[in-house]
Amino acid sequence: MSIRVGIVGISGFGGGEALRLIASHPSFELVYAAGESSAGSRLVDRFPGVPSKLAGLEIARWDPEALPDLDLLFASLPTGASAEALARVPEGVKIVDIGGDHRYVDGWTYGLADVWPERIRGQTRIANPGCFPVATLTALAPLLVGGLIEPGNIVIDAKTGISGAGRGGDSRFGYAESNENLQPYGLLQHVHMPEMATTIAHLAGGAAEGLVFTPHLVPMTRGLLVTIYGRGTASTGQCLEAARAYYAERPFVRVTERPPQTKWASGSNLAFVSYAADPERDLVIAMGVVDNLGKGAAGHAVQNANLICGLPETAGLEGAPVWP
Ligand SMILES: NC(=O)C1=CN([C@@H]2O[C@H](COP(=O)(O)OP(=O)(O)OC[C@H]3O[C@@H](n4cnc5c(N)ncnc54)[C@H](OP(=O)(O)O)[C@@H]3O)[C@@H](O)[C@H]2O)C=CC1
Ligand SMILES: CC(=O)N[C@@H](CCC(=O)OP(=O)(O)O)C(=O)O
Repeated sequence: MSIRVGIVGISGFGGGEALRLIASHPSFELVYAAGESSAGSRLVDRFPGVPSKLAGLEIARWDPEALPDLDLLFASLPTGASAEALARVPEGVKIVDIGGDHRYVDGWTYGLADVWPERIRGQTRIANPGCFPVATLTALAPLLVGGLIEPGNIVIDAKTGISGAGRGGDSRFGYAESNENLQPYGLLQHVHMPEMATTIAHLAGGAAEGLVFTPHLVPMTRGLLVTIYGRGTASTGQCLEAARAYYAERPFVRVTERPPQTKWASGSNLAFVSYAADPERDLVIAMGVVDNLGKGAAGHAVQNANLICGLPETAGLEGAPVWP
């Protein structure tokens, strides 16, 4: 039996990637698409390559009180634009919110699916983690849980593709200003810091004091790499071994000896993690790679949806990454 699915924010990068994944999902049937300025157009007008069974579906003006019969709703709205409206969605409709309005909010489960799938199964309101937090926390979790890195004074240096900013935004995300250019942004106050600090403290059992996080825009469409520096006396081998054991049963996390590259994850729901450590310098380096639109957004959202719908976690997510 198919699960009736809707996507609000379907014309955006996150919503469009959710559409791509849902179109070939074995159990999901897309019956509702919504937005604001795109309302009234058909999916084929926005996505000329959409499978023909979905081509004629018309994008509705987003109205949580005018939903068709739905089992599951993916919300991919700008952060700040979803909380009020999603509170009006009927309780019987499960929601995965890809945006940032419900992370560590009462009544919502923080959907860090590769780390705590058991907390997600059986829930009906899931807040997808931000793209930088998911790469960071997936790399750090085995070390934090195993006491191989201190939760304090962690420094995260991150690089993201331009699609991380969505389709809108100011000119620094346009071709002329982003091509052949590197830009740090969000220094000391990026919105992802609270969810990273909360989760680090939770996993380690100690506060993430002194957390530093600096993202950089790099001239590529998709992909996100975090390089994380922390204190600890474990060796590289011990870090790798801890991660292999931690993720042994998890389908989407790949532990590699080579430093991971963004292309490895492109178009997939995979996360790659690796480590380098120098016990004599009390230094541990953790690295994490995801596709910001895959594990960083829509792929992770589908994984969370599979968990709350009681489906195999990998349903619709088994395609190999795009290479090159
Ligand atoms: N891009 C990424 O890599 C990631 C994004 N996210 C988060 O996902 C969310 C979506 O991001 P992204 O897809 O990149 O953003 P985009 O700017 O690409 O898309 C935003 C979407 O929201 C819709 N929208 C905006 N305002 C309204 C409204 N009032 N009512 C209905 N629809 C509205 C737009 O519809 P229309 O065109 O019809 O106006 C559009 O479809 C954000 O919260 C973002 O932070 C999270 C992780 C990664
Ligand atoms: C390049 C760029 O701007 N990236 C976004 C990350 C997108 C994301 O994960 O957003 P939410 O937390 O709002 O869901 C940023 O730094 O805010």
